Amino acid sequence: MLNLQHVSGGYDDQPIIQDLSFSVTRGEFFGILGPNGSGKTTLLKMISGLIPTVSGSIQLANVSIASFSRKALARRMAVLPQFTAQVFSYTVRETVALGRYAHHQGMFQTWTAEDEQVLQTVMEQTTTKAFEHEDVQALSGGEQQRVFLAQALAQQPDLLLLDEPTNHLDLAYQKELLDLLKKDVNEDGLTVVSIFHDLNLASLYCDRLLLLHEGQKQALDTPDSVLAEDLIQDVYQTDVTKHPHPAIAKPQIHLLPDAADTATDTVIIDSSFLHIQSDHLVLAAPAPLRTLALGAWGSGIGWKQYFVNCHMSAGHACPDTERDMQEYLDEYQFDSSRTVSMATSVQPGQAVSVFRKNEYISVFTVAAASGGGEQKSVILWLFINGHLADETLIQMLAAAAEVKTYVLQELAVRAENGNFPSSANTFDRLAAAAVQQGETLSKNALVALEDLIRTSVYTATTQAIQRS
Ligand SMILES: Nc1ncnc2c1ncn2[C@@H]1O[C@H](COP(=O)(O)OP(=O)(O)OP(=O)(O)O)[C@@H](O)[C@H]1O
Repeated sequence: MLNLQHVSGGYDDQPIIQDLSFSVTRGEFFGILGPNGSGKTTLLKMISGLIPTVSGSIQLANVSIASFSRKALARRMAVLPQFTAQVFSYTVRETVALGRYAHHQGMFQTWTAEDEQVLQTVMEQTTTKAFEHEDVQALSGGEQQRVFLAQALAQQPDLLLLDEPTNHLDLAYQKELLDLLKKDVNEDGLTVVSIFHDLNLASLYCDRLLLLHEGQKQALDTPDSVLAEDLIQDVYQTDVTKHPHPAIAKPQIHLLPDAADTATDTVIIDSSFLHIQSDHLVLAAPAPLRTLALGAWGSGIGWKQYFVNCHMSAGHACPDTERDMQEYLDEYQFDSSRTVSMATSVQPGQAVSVFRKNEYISVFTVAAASGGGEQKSVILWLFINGHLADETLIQMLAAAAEVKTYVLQELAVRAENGNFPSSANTFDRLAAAAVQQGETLSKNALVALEDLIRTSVYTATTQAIQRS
């Protein structure tokens, strides 16, 4: 559809784009990224024929764009620039109708039924029909953006060029506009080439991304390859982290502010943060901790500040434990979004805590087990006073679970059905949390951490089961 070969060009004697080659296929959603001044808008202007190339060629469907007349080009290609100013006062309907000009034969061709049908469709698609008769200049920036998109769509182009299309749009309209474009790409074979400043939106919607740096191609590939931490840090000169989107297989880039919203003093989690009451066991950290929890409310990976085990007598009939837990958290003013909570028959007073440290790091472990019968319910919390990657947190929780099962075997604790070991009902009330301060751990420190966790969990779990 679009083919650039060794394209260079810019303004007067200032070359901005340098020796750029790439192709965009029909029905592709193609994103252009790059820092301020990297040449994104200049490139778009060259593709749309506003700025001539100094060298190289730009072809649309195998024909040089320089050989199209303005009107013929407008039938194939529409442009939504970054700032669209209108000098004269036009209504929304008149503004959108201008998009049909490319399809008219002469200056005074009458408005056809097809023109009207296209106009109505694009106004509905862009949710601009409601202010059809209003003056465009009286609309908000986001509303104007949608009107000019409607005008571009009214051209019925094969190729749509967009310069930051979501610039003025609120969250809902950003999604609506990009969903609409994606639908046109998927269903009608529209080709979209769009500049994005928002890397995460580009990742969600684009098939491929071109990353520009000082007018040159720095990368051109799928979002997953282009949005690599090192590459983005290098080009944008700022600290970022890359994470998978929680719901779909697309990468997301997160900024790392210098002044993170966490406690400024170094936090060491130890017994001073543990509160043992008759009906609950609580660890209240001074700041949210990176947490992996299993089998509790607040399970999964997140940032948690409060770890609560609520005592529930054995055999307690509870028709709606979730509601009871919420009421309980409300009563004690624990923010449920920052809490890992569990309801077990464990007696809080029998909890065992162990603080251990080595030359690299310290770990505070809390274990408690329910009494009575052979069926044990064990809870196990690990607080790691260091900076861990999520996969290390998972590795440490797995090591802790393994040691706990070993202890259950060693103490010959059996499940109700007599099977061995009794892990079926105990495996799932675990939490590991890291304070995320200091440097990420070295390889040696990780080995030492796992040792520390294994010995701490062994001691704490053995004592907790014996106490119960
Ligand atoms: N009309 C112009 N005349 C001369 N130089 C220009 C003109 N427009 C832009 N430039 C220069 O070209 C370079 C690239 O600008 P361009 O607008 O293409 O960057 P961009 O990547 O789109 O930036 P932004 O993210 O800030 O929109 C900049 O150094 C800019 O100063």
